[in-house]
Amino acid sequence: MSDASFAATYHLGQYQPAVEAEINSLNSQDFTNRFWHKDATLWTQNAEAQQSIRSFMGWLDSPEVLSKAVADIKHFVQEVKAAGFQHVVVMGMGGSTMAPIVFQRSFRQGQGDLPLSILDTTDPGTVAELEAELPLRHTLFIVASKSGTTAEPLAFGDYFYDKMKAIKSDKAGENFVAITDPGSKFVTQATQEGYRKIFLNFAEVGGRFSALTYFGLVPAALYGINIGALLHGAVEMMHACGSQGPVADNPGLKLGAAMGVLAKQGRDKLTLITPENLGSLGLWLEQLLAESTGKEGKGILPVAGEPLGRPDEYGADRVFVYVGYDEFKDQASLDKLTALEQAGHPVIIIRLSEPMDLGREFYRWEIGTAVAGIVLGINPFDQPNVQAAKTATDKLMKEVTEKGQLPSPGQPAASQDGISYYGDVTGQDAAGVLQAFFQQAQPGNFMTLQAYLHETDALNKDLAEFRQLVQDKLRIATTSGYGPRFLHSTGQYHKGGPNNGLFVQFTADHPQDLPLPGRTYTFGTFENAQAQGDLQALRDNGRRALHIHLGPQPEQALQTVLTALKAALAHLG
Ligand SMILES: O=P(O)(O)OC[C@H]1O[C@H](O)[C@H](O)[C@@H](O)[C@@H]1O
Repeated sequence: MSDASFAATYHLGQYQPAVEAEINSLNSQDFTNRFWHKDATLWTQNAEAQQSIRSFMGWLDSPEVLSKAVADIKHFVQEVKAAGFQHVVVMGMGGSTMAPIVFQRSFRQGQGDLPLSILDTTDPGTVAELEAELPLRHTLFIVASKSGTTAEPLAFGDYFYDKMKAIKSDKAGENFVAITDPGSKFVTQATQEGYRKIFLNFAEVGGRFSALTYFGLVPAALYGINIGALLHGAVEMMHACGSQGPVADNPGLKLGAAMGVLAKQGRDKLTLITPENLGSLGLWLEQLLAESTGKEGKGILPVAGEPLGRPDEYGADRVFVYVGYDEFKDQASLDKLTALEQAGHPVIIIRLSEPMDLGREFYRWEIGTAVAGIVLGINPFDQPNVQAAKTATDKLMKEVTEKGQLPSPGQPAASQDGISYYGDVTGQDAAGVLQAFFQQAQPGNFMTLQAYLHETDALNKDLAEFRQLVQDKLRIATTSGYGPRFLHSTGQYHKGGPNNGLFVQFTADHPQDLPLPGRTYTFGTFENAQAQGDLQALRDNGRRALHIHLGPQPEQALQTVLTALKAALAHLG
């Protein structure tokens, strides 16, 4: 199947008839018309769920609605530059920061435009590093939270507002902007604190579908991206998907039907391959797909950042999706994909001409995800299991307030070289515990690394090696994410998707902790509580989880863990 006008080709082999049958079946049920009329019976027959689905479909029109706001956003950018700002920091979690991350990493910053940083972690080392790099007085802080109740962005906002007060006293608010839903509690706080501007988004858009609303567009415009052109591509994709009436070929329907049918047939690990300059798209797609589909024991697991291998390195649980640029041939990857296709793995290829096409692609994937939800029979717009980790964390934070510290994680299964291993498995030493943990892997399983650490190149390299070692030996899919970012993204799938995962959580000491204004705890304690809360939620959901506390020097300690892992895997048959 090819999709010439929208640069996608589908090589589905034996799965093609089933995907075509699904598309025909949906079309015979008047899919396009019903979809654009927000007919929630496409997803569920439950009246309450239908109501909720309808109230989250505002994103369908967002490219057209926001096209009308482009002039205002551009005017705001001019005002900010004229006021002498030199740097922009977007602070938020999940859907409120994923699109800005992709924009910042995929577009080159234009001359005269403002550098953009994103803060989406409570890790005190990362916060301190960012703070040290900023020209504080000339930095514009955007607190982005749809609900206005998410703990992290509120903490980031309070932390930097406090710093700004020390510099500009009652003029601190000049350096702050809010993006939030109308009526959120945060509107009151931002107003009281004299924020320079409050962008009220429209409420019928879930976080992960908000890339083409103020959440993505305001940071993009400040960074110098032509948001009019970005939205134009998205509007073209809207039309191609039938927003103005029947279409012969609907690119979003095709993608969604393929993802849904393949997942139902066991190909539920969507392995995303990108050239390096598009790698961050994986972060955005992870949230969109995992949080939308990973529930009720079902779901599509996005696998980003795995190097592409030979056909015999994979089980029959993969679909490979290549997203790359026309001009950059990337022949090595394409050759490998041809080999994978010849070996019977489904392969989808999507090509962009330039980063501006991301507007079009965000929209295609949003429609595709909503359609995959229909095929899988789930509500793609809720995230029922994210709350579990938040509730557990809140309970732990209450304990911190009352007792001054977090509860002890209990007795480690092994302690070696200053590193502690906590889990339900036993072993004589670190390698023994790791061996017992990975012995549990079955075909079709996946492993996820959850790193509550200060991201560095060295850690990224070692986490990648950890994944490679496990994939090579066990032939299972591997993913990796930094906490607490992933809690607002893949965290839903981890607890709500199929119980196929092996979770390895990393934490470390916080030699450089930072106090939080108005709270009895520090950033470091908050991060620890989030790790402990999620571990609790994983275990409550019967997930297999191993917690490794790396101590004061995580980079060195992870090297030691890798040595133990090699020994452990060598003992596995
Ligand atoms: O934008 P906010 O309301 O602060 O929400 C940020 C994130 O929080 C939650 O964890 C949701 O699971 C995400 O979908 C959302 O993007």
